[in-house]
Order: sequence, then C-alpha cells, then structure tokens
Amino acid sequence: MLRLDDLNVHYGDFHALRGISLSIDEGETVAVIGANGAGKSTLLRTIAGLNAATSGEISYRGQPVDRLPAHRRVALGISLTPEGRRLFPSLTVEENLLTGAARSRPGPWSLRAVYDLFPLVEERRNRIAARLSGGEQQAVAIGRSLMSNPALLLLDEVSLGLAPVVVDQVYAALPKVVASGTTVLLVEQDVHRATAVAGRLHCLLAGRTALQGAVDSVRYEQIVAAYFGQAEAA
Ligand SMILES: Nc1ncnc2c1ncn2[C@@H]1O[C@H](COP(=O)(O)OP(=O)(O)OP(=O)(O)O)[C@@H](O)[C@H]1O
Repeated sequence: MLRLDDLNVHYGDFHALRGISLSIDEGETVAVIGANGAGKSTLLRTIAGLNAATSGEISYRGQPVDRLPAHRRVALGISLTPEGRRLFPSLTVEENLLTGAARSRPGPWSLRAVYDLFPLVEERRNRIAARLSGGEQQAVAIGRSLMSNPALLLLDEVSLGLAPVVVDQVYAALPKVVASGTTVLLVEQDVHRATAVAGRLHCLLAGRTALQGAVDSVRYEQIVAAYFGQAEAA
C-alpha cells in the first residue's frame, strides 16, 4: 500500500531522515518507535505531504505521491492525526470534526460513526474545543482524521501528555478503526504500547532505521538496543 524508498529529509543543513525504506501492506498496523528527536514525526509529516523529502520516493497504491500537496494526499486516502492534536480551539467539537470531511472519500466514517466510536465526543459535540480535556481533544483529533475516510491513518503520538487510563481509552478504539479496513501507521514512544497494537515495528535512531521487523520476531532486548543506540548485550 505504501512504499518508502531511500527517503531523505533535511531541515536546512540538518539531515533529519537518512535513507529510510519501509513498506506497509493493506490492513497492517505498523508502529514507528524511537527516542525524542529520532525523526518519527518528520517521517509521518513527510508521508502526509507536510514536509518535503530531499530525495527518495514515496509511492501509495503503486502511484508516486512525492510531488502531491497534502490535500491531494488526503483525497487519495492518507490522513494524519498530528502530534499535539492541533484542533481549532474556538470551534466546537462537531465543527472540528466536520473540517475533516472537507476532502472526504466514500467510506464508513461519518459524524454518526465517530460518535459511536467515542460516545464522550458526542456528549461534548457542542463544546468549544479549547474547553476539552487532553484525552477528549485526542479523541476529536482522531475522529477528525477518520471523517476523511482514510485508507491509511497516520497517528502521531496519541498518548503524549495523557494519563495512562485515558491513553487506554484512546487505544481501545484502535481495533475498531482497523476492523473498518483502515491501515494504521502510528508513532509511539512507549514500546509496550507499540508492541501491543502493532504487527510490525520500525525503530528510528537519529534519523536512521535501527531495527525493523514483525513484533513477534524481534526480542525486547533488541528493541531496547535499537531505541537507545546501544550495542546489543551479549
Ligand atoms: N521545523 C524544524 N526545523 C529544524 N529542525 C527540526 C524541525 N522539526 C524537527 N526538527 C529536528 O529534526 C529531528 C527529528 O524531529 P522529529 O520531531 O521528527 O522527531 P521525533 O522522533 O518525532 O521526536 P519527538 O518525539 O520529540 O517529537 C530533531 O532533531 C528535531 O530537532
């Protein structure tokens, strides 16, 4: 479904992603893990079209998308839920959700389906987004992405700044999203959460791929070593 080939991204002279290659099949859930500054958000933003790659290729369902602006990628089914949620603070919950439908494709997601997924969001539908808790905002941000009926959902650190119990609730929605046929590429700093939801891991270290593989084929010590850049203990 998605194929990255030798992807490089720079911020000025800073080489943020270095030769990343990654393939994702339809229906998979893949987690990108790594420490602060490893390049995880840059990777998702580049797939979504919010950062330009310096070199390398991104193809989606067999079609190169490197040169397409972000809104064209949304129309093709690629949707990013950004780190920090980025809601429109002065709009209501429902208005925020409806902004996600601007480039919507046909599919299972609608206001009704999002409210069924997150009943609390329905209860808050007329509330101004700025007045929501962090967990509520995260649910709205995911709902807003779903409103475009993505085939590929890019989730950037949904747990950031949330209490563990709230993170549990947000993650509890994920199997229903996957069951609706959506492929998920998520960024997660918490290795335990990542391995619990994903079939495959892609670990970044200082912009490079330090480890990738099926969750059940990599040992925990290998993940830790790749995450922190230590030589693996014998
Ligand atoms: N707009 C920018 N301008 C310059 N450097 C940037 C910019 N955005 C990110 N970087 C740098 O690129 C590197 C990768 O950042 P990125 O946000 O992708 O990492 P990350 O793995 O998502 O980390 P975090 O978990 O802290 O968000 C970091 O060194 C960061 O300082």
